[in-house]
Amino acid sequence: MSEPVACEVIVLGLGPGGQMLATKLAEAGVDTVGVEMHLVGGECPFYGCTPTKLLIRASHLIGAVGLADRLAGPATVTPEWSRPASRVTEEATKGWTDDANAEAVQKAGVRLVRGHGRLTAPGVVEVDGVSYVASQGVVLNTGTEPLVLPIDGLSDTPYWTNRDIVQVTELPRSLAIIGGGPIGCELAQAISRFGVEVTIIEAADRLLAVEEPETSTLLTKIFEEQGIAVHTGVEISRVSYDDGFTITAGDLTIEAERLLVAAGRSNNITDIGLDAVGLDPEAPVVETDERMRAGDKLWAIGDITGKGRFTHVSDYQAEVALGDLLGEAGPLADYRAVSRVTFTEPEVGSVGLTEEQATKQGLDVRTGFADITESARGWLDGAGNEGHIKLVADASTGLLVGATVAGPTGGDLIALLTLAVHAKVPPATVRRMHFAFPTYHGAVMTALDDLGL
Ligand SMILES: Cc1cc2nc3c(=O)[nH]c(=O)nc-3n(C[C@H](O)[C@H](O)[C@H](O)COP(=O)(O)OP(=O)(O)OC[C@H]3O[C@@H](n4cnc5c(N)ncnc54)[C@H](O)[C@@H]3O)c2cc1C
Ligand SMILES: NC(=O)c1ccc[n+]([C@@H]2O[C@H](COP(=O)([O-])OP(=O)(O)OC[C@H]3O[C@@H](n4cnc5c(N)ncnc54)[C@H](O)[C@@H]3O)[C@@H](O)[C@H]2O)c1
Repeated sequence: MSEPVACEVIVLGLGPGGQMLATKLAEAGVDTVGVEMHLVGGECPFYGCTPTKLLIRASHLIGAVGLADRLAGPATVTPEWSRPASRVTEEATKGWTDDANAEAVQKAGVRLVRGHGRLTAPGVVEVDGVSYVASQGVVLNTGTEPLVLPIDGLSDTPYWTNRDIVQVTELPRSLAIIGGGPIGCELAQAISRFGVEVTIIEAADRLLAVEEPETSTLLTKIFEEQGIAVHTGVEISRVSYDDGFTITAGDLTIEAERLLVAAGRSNNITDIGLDAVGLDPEAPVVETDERMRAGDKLWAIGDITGKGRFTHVSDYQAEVALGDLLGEAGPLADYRAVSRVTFTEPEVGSVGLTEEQATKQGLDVRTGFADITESARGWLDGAGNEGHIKLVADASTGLLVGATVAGPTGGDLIALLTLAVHAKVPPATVRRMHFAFPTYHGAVMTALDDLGL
């Protein structure tokens, strides 16, 4: 065993939040060790947000040509997967190498250690037989892996996860997708627009099951109109592979050249030595307080905290932990107004609680609804205008607790309502602001009128 290495803070796992935190700590003069076993930057830039959004950008342009054809004049596009695929390889991931990120953290002063790290005591992480001892403590940011489903036969097949599909240079003729969550829905639409026959198989009774039911209904209708087959409420009994995939669920048999499993994530917390610091490695998440503290000399940020598996949550929590590690009074973590966007067309932006979640929390729920299609801008735009706004308020406080905007620019439009939830702006105050005409955000007025608070 080599001599222990002393430092002030260890960041274990350099996902988006860990990379940002380690960098800012080092820039603030804290002696920081960052431990990463794969790529500095984590899932988002290499296998998640960035590559998928590049593919989606190209697919949206294919969708726009269809709209132009209907509204402006004959327009055609010949989709070529090689174009977005090469942007992913060359521009976004540099062939799945992290030299730029590694150089940036080291330039900031972080001591980068490559390898699998494991807690061995409070403030101590072991990597390849070397102990790193942090006087202040360890921040966990170990993220997730694609969930491995225990479906009969599946593990014997060459199925894809998100990490494979973003590296594909040639598309199959047909693709089955297990999971109709954000990954399944975003990739289903993107890939279908490149001419692939896509089938989604979802266990829940609707797509995007954590969103409002009206949104799931709209998305399903539009997907089916676009030629994507959607099967919901399906319990898969077996998957087999023989020069193609066969997925069996009761009387339903689906055949496809390739299979993507996008059925959720599992947290990387079972093999990081949580038991050495008195925590349960089998717990579903690492529990944290409002300063991201998770135990003695221990902090945790990102997906493993269970507060929303999004890059912006990981980054937000990094700033909270940074404040605490630098001895500042705040900020303190507040999750009332976590926003999220699924980058399908219609784009689904939402914030805070859905009607069902608010009801389950025992709130005095009041909702407001507006059909974007019937708004001035929706009518003007015509084709491609489908969508809605749904507001959820707590009538006892008169404040918004959640909102959904599904439709054109839904992911940006939700910012207006995120601010209202975050800053507790009364709906009547929002209603009295100036709404430019004719914008999609003008439809927020109609939803507020319907809410009536
Ligand atoms: C296909 C896809 C699309 C997505 N799209 C979006 C999107 O559009 N917007 C959005 O906000 N979010 C999106 N996400 C979610 C987003 O990628 C994650 O929330 C984000 O990466 C934050 O994760 P994290 O900080 O917890 O760590 P991760 O990004 O998971 O990184 C954790 C890091 O820790 C390392 N590590 C793990 N264990 C150890 C160990 N023991 N020792 C050393 N290193 C270790 C890993 O190698 C990894 O680099 C998407 C995810 C996927 C899969
Ligand atoms: N735009 C974004 O912000 C974005 C995009 C993609 C992913 N993400 C993040 O990545 C995470 C993972 O995404 P995801 O879509 O894999 O996970 P998810 O957990 O959100 O959705 C997975 C879906 O798979 C279904 N499923 C699970 N087991 C199944 C089975 N045996 N058969 C059929 N369906 C099954 C679930 O019912 C669920 O609807 C999400 O939590 C999300 O926060 C975010």
